[in-house]
Amino acid sequence: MSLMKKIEIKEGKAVLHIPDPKEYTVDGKFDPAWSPVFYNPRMKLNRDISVAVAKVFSPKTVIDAFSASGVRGIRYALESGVGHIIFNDVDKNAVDLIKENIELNSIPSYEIYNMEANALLDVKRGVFIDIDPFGSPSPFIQASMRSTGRRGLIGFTATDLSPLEGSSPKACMRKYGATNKRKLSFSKEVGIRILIGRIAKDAAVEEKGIFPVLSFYHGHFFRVFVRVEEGATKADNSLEKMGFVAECERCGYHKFSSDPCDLRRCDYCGCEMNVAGPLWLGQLQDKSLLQQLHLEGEAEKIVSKMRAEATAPPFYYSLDKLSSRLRLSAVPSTSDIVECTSGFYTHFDPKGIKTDLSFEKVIECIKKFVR
Ligand SMILES: C[S@@+](CC[C@H](N)C(=O)[O-])C[C@H]1O[C@@H](n2cnc3c(N)ncnc32)[C@H](O)[C@@H]1O
Repeated sequence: MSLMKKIEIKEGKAVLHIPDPKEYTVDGKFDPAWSPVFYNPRMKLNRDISVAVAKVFSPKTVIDAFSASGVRGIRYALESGVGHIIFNDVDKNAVDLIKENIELNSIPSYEIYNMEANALLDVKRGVFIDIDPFGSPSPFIQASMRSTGRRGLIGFTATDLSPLEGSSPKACMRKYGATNKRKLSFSKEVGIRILIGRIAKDAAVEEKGIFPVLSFYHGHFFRVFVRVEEGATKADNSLEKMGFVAECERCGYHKFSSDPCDLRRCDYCGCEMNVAGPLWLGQLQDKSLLQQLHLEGEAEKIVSKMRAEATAPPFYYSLDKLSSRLRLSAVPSTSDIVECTSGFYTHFDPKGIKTDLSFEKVIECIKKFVR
C-alpha cells in the first residue's frame, strides 16, 4: 500500500488521495478497475445525486458497504450532514486508503470494516444503505433489506446494463430471475424496472415493501433509491405492482400487464410480441423528493428531466426506432411529437416520448410531421 503512488483531488467538499491514474494507464487508456483502489471520476454524478438524496432524508447513520476510496461516505458526512458513517470494503488496500482519507477530511464519527458486504450487512443496522458494487447489486439486495430494520432507504447502483437491457438473456435470468430475450426499443426503462422488480421480490422475502423514490439511467449505470417499510401487507402491495411488458417487433406497439397471457399477440397487427419480465410497473420517482433536491450542472439537468416525467405512464416510444419501422424518410423532432401527443420527454432517451395517447394517435402524430 505504501508503494501506491497517489494524487490529491477534490470532489464536492471532500479532499481525497486516490491512486495516480498515470501509473495505471496502458496505451494511453485508463480504466479505474486497473488501479489498486477504485475511484471513477465518471461516477461523480451518481455521488452528487446520492449526496443530495441523503441530505433530504437526513439519516443518522449511513452504511457505505462498498467504500473503495471512501469518497461517498466522506461526502455523506461533509455535505449531507450524516452524523455517523460505516465504511467497508473487502479489499485491504481500500481500507488503508479509506483511513487516510477519513483523517484528511476530519470525519468525526465513523466505523471502518474490512468485510464481505453481506457479512457486514448481517450484523450492522443502517437507516440508509449504499450498495455500489462492481456489476450487479443482486447478490446484496436481501442482506441490505435485513439491515434497514423497520424503515429505511437503500441506494442501489447496477452497471451490468447488458443483461438488464436484454443483450444477455441468460445472465438476466441468473441475476434478476427475469426473461429479457431481446433488446426492446425502450430497453433502458425495461432494465431499470427489471432491477426494481428484483428488489421488490427480495424485499418481500424479508416481509418488506418498497417505494422507489428516485430511479435513473446515466451513461453506463442505473441508480435506484427505494424507501423500505416492514410488513407483510406492504410486501404484498409491492408485489402487486409487478408485471410484464411486450413489444411488437413488426409495428412497434407496446403494452404492459400483470398477466403475460394478455401480451401474446399484438393488438394492432396480430404478430407475436417479445415479452420481458417480471418487472416493476409502479412509480419510478417521488416528485416531491425530486423537487427538494438542490443540484448543479449535469446532475441538475438529469434531475430536471426526471421531474418533468415523474407522472408520465410507464415505457416510452423511441422515435428513431418507430420511424425506421414505419420506413419514414426522417425522424421527427422529439419536441413536435411531445407537443402533438400532449406527452412527456424522458431522460432515458433523447429521442424518446411518453404519452397516454393510443398507439394509433402516436403514429398519426408522427406522420403529420414526416412522411
Ligand atoms: C465500484 S467500487 C465502489 C466505488 C465507491 N462506492 C465510489 O463511489 O467510489 C466497488 C468496491 O467494492 C469492493 N468490493 C467488491 N466486492 C465486495 C464485497 N463482496 N464486499 C465488500 N466490498 C466489495 C471493491 O474492492 C471495490 O472497492
